[in-house]
Amino acid sequence: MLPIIDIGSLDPTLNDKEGWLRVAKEIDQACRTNHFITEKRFKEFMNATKQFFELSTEEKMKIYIGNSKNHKGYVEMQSEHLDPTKKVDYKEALDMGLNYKMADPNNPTNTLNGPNQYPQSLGQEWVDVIESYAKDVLEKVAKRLMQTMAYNLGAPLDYFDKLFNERNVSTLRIIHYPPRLAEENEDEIAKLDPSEQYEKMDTVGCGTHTDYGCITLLYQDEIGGLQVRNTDGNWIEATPIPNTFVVNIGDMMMRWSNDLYKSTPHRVISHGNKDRYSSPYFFEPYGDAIVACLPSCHSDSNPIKYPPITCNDYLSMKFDQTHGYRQHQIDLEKLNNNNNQPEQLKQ
Ligand SMILES: O=C(O)CCC(=O)C(=O)O
Ligand SMILES: [Fe+2]
Repeated sequence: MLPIIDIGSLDPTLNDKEGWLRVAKEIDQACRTNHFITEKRFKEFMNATKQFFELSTEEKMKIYIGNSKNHKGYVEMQSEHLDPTKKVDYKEALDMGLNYKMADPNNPTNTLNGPNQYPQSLGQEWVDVIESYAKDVLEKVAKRLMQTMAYNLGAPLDYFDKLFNERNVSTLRIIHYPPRLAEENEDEIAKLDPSEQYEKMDTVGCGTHTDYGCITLLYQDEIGGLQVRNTDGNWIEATPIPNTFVVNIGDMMMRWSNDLYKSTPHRVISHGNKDRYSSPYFFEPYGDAIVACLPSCHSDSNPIKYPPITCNDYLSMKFDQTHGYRQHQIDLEKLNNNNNQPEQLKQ
């Protein structure tokens, strides 16, 4: 089981330096939030999540992500593909941003900052539940965790706070995993332990991947199925614990810290006959923020491992690789460019 770090008891002032460093070092664990997010808020949020996925496909497709210029909206069943050695992920999702402040819509460095698409039929009350949860988790939990990491990395305490300004492109996602499809050798698979099951399956809920941003706070219902690879390289089950987030380190944090923090591989096996709901919240800075190795994280004997890249470029590259609708747009663009070429240059 993932050990729990109890950030509820963390002294908000820097008097408790040891406590801050302990949290910063153990951060890729489960994280109990105690009094930061109330049980009531978690319950309301999970009810709203289920309510959305109970809508008809027709209703959900009204807010299809492929209709958004900024990667916001409904990700239909079997349209994201995280592990190329498996079939497409057996899940559906809704991606939402914070809607704090819109960037210039014509600025190509900020293509991920834009209006959400909310399900009209669920009304403003639904939106209010989602937005209150989003704001609470960012302000109360994520920022505190990022401050401990900045402290641990020798950066100014507010280093990440500044990057997570009102134009940040963090994504709150809700996911539904229907019961898994039976595999050809289902009986044999059912006897294996979960980490061996993944290897033998063709279709999984969510393929092995690392998240792309700074950190992810992942909330899950009581069903289970999430596996996380620990720093020793072993896959362990992230057994659900009420009112607790699983914290995953993302690729940008790995780039900022020059591998001091390594992004956490994880994956999901769907349940045999139950629906599972979860909600990762990916914390990403504003679009044109440069993700570059922190000055305190490199030296002559520890050279910089990753070139600087903007948050927008990094995320767009990852979304292009994994989302069916973007692949489709890229193919269409190629086709159009090809059709506009002189006859002898056409491929
Ligand atoms: O559903 C989960 O527990 C994990 C989801 C996930 O890892 C993701 O969407 O990046
Ligand atoms: Fe993930």
